Amino acid sequence: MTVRTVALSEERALLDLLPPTAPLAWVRRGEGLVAWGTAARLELPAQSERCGGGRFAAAAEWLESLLAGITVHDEVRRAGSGPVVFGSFTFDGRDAGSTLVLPRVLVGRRGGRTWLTVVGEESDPLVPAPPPRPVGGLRWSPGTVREDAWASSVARAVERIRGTELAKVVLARDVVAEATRPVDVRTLLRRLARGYPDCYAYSVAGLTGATPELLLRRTGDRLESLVLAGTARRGATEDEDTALAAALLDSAKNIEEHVYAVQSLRRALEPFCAALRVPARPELLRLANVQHLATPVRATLRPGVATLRALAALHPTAAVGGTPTPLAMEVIAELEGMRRDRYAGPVGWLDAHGNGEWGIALRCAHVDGRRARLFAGSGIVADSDPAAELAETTAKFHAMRAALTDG
Ligand SMILES: C=C(O[C@@H]1C=C(C(=O)O)C=C[C@H]1O)C(=O)O
Repeated sequence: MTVRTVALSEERALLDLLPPTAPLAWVRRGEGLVAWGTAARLELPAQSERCGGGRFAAAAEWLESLLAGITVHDEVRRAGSGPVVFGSFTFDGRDAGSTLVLPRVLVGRRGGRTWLTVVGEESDPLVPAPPPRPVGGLRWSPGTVREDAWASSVARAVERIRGTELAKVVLARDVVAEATRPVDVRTLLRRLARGYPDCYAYSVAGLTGATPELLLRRTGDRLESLVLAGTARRGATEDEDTALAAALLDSAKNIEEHVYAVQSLRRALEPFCAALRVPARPELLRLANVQHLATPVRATLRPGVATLRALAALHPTAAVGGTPTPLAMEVIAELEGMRRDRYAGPVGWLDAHGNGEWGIALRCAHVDGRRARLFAGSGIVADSDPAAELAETTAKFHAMRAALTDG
């Protein structure tokens, strides 16, 4: 197999280049990668363990043998040029469906430079795509767990936190939308990119969303991550918004949730890193629907550490699992009452040199034909109130709900 990357003079927005079928995307503020077609694909079966590196190690093995059979001609030589795979891993290793895709055609843009990567021979890789279709009529139905039952699970989680060494657990729920015709993922991506410019708009094998949470960006030996945990809604007026932000930055409950997430990331990264910089205090990240406590982390990776190995060590952070992780994973399996599949798992891309960007798959839906299954969760600690946590998940659903709504 031959992979060629060339510089491209192309002015159109990346998302406007995507064809309707199985688009792949990782885009923020007009930069990133879009891709389509399948040159190679891996879909993993269920593994035996909940946590642990099984699916990441299996993916690394597949990727290594794939890359060994590829001849690369790369004129661009930067992160994201040459062969690139998109990936999306299940939250729980015992769920099947972790997927890696080597697309046939990819367009990347960074720092104003654009490039085209093609696998094999494509006579006309950039054929004009038909415009994205509106979603049309939708029928909403409750998800796997009804709202009142979910709130009761939150109450049980709070009891568990008060009675055991469990300190934090993230519980999630789903809702389902059914359209009258297949949903055009490109429509969702455009709306998400417009409404959530600080987030990464992504789609991999139908899992589509806009995540604010960067699990890991690797460029050479430099690592970056943005830890989020602790959430408030946006205010209806500027005064209310400022008051909610001030209360969030001052909230012992939210800071506790946040500290667990930062600690879990730090613990996971430390063995792989030469220099880890973590600010002492979180900052505020404001999105259209919610505001979060955010901690940007930087580190230098030790030589020889594979990106998928670092990802395996990082996932699940306490932003989507809990503290301590193994106990939180048990409580999620016991109380949540649904399968997360790829929601809250790592989603992103990786090149042949180990450069890549991986987010946590949040604010998303799994789009499969006419059906979209939306997910949202929230971190539960000792002081959590079930009604407030339910409202928080409703606010988080808003990103995908709005993306699915025409007009
Ligand atoms: C679990 C989600 O979000 C995570 C949980 C947060 C919280 O509990 O405050 C905040 C950001 C994310 O780390 C989600 O969006 O589904």
